[in-house]
Amino acid sequence: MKRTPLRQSFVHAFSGMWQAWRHERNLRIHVVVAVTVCGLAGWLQIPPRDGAILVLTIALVISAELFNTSLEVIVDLVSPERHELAKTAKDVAAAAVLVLAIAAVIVGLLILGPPLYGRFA
Ligand SMILES: Nc1ncnc2c1ncn2[C@@H]1O[C@H](COP(=O)(O)OP(=O)(O)OP(=O)(O)O)[C@@H](O)[C@H]1O
Repeated sequence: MKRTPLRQSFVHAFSGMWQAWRHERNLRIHVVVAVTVCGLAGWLQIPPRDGAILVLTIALVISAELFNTSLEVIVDLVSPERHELAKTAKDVAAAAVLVLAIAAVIVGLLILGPPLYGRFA
């Protein structure tokens, strides 16, 4: 099997991110929310461990969105016409992102909620 040089692998990965960013509105929304959450976390000076949980949660949601995008592209490639299985594949992948997004909102509220309340109460 031919080996791709490490630097080239990074180029491919960043190219994938750029393509997903250009074509996926949901990914752009996730990134904007993630940047806002990170700014809020910095302003609230949350403990490093809470920050690590936030970073991990954000990474999970964005990774899921990237996998979802990849799956959509594969489905469109193998099934350009409408098909019940294509619908199931895309809907289930979208459900996976939704589960993580809901979990991320809960994590965000649990971590940022109390210090945010403390600032304004
Ligand atoms: N080939 C297909 N056959 C049947 N249904 C399809 C097909 N392609 C898409 N769909 C249906 O349309 C929905 C939206 O598909 P689309 O490819 O437009 O994804 P999208 O709008 O980019 O989704 P997301 O918001 O998750 O990124 C799918 O979840 C599925 O229900």
